[in-house]
Amino acid sequence: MMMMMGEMWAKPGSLVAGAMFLWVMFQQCMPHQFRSYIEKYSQKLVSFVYPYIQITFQEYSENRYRRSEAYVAIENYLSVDASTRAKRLKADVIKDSQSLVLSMDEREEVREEFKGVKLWWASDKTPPKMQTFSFAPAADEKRYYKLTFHKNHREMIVGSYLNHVMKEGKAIEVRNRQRKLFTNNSRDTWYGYKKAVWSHVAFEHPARFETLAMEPKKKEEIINDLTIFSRRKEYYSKIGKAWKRGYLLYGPPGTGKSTMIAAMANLLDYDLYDLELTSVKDNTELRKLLIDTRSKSIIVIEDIDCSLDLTGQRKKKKEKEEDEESKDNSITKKGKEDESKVTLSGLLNVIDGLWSTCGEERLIVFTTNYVEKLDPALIRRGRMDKHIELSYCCFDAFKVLAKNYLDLDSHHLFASIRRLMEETNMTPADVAEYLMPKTITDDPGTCLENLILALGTAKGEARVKAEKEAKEKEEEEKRVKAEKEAKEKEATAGEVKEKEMSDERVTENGVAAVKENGVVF
Ligand SMILES: Nc1ncnc2c1ncn2[C@@H]1O[C@H](COP(=O)(O)OP(=O)(O)OP(=O)(O)O)[C@@H](O)[C@H]1O
Ligand SMILES: [Mg+2]
Repeated sequence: MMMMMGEMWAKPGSLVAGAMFLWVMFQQCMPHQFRSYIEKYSQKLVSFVYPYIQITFQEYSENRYRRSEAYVAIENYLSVDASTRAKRLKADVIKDSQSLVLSMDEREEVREEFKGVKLWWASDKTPPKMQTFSFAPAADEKRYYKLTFHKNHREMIVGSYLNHVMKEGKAIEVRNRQRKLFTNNSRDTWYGYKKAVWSHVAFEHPARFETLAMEPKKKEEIINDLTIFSRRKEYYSKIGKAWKRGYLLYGPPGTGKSTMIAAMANLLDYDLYDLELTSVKDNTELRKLLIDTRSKSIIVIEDIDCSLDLTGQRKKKKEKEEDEESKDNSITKKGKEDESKVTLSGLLNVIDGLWSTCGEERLIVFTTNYVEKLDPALIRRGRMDKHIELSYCCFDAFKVLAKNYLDLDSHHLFASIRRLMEETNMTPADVAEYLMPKTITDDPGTCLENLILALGTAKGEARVKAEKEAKEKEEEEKRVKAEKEAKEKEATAGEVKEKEMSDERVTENGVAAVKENGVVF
């Protein structure tokens, strides 16, 4: 009996071993061409017997930088079905950091019915080509969705069903859209399973134009400009221009440049991409970053004058000097290799070159404290279409802050504040700081008095500074004048001496000539 059981098990075992041996022999000994010939026909035979069609949607198609739109739409579409049917789910917090959105996990399958037709969606990933023993995901892993359906329904699925999936997926994306604040990653994370060029957090800045302190007329103008831009899809295509607009915000520190950017994003409901230029290695990286941004977004480069030496001509001169200095200094050179090599022309290309047109409805915003330092090519109209100066706090701006911070529309101290503000410069950030109650017992009057005191001090300091500057200027002028006079004196003395010498020469020559001619007086 035992013998028989053993034989029974031995047979399938040997059959499997035999089949495996044949397969290995087939792979090794069969000429390559013959093998591919057999594979091709075996696939045909399978498709003849197997009546299902499969469509694969890759997350990243070959040679594409961006996530495939179809993949994202399917991901969103399936998030609705998956949450009720799939057994393994992924969770992500989406809207306002509150609602949880579930989607299908990898290697999971859901079945669906569309107009009575059954179909299957599966999520999967291709295994890495090289098998390595590592817990980290491999670089060549690719995620994809696979749709399987009966070949009788090919037309309906490829036509109306897939259209329906794309439309629904996009609508779900808009519904679940949590605005994001992106920042560029270092190059190390650009490849591999996660493939993230940007990483993000939920964007929840409370700044709004209503709470932004600036002249009402100027504010109105900016709001109009932004609103018109966001509604002009057809107009931009009619005039043959990419649907994007550049803003340059400039002014001293603490005048509300960053706050205005947040207000812009909130007004238009756009995402924000905060581009840290110093960590971008070169122009190619910059381009890749730009391509991986979505529509309806603001791309921000803060403190553009400090980010890079983008001052054109001056850069070239400085580079030359530095190169000469560091000829024998290998440490300096090594340090330089790590520095960003993004150039002015690379940045200009990103703003309005051919690549800038991938994606639409985008604002590009630069901020700077020193507008005069920037290369004119960078900020000419067309690149930076609108230049906005954010300056020291005026009385109108103060009124907005008083309303925000103290809920005051008027106060008897407003008149003296108005006078003081006309005479001195204080940034909205400083004014806001004085208006903020410091203790629970502080009432609006105390805050306003604090501000008046601070404005008085600032005025005094400004006067002292101005006097000091005037004195320095006067001294400098005196010094220049004295130098000029000394030079003139020297020049006159030189001229007199020269004249005397030339006179002497003439006399001597005259004598010589007379001598030559034999005339003696
Ligand atoms: N115009 C303004 N209206 C309202 N609040 C302002 C304004 N300007 C500055 N503030 C307040 O001051 C703080 C600093 O402002 P913000 O960061 O926008 O200045 P900035 O111009 O970007 O300065 P920097 O040039 O140093 O980056 C903000 O938190 C904001 O509360
Ligand atoms: Mg700022």
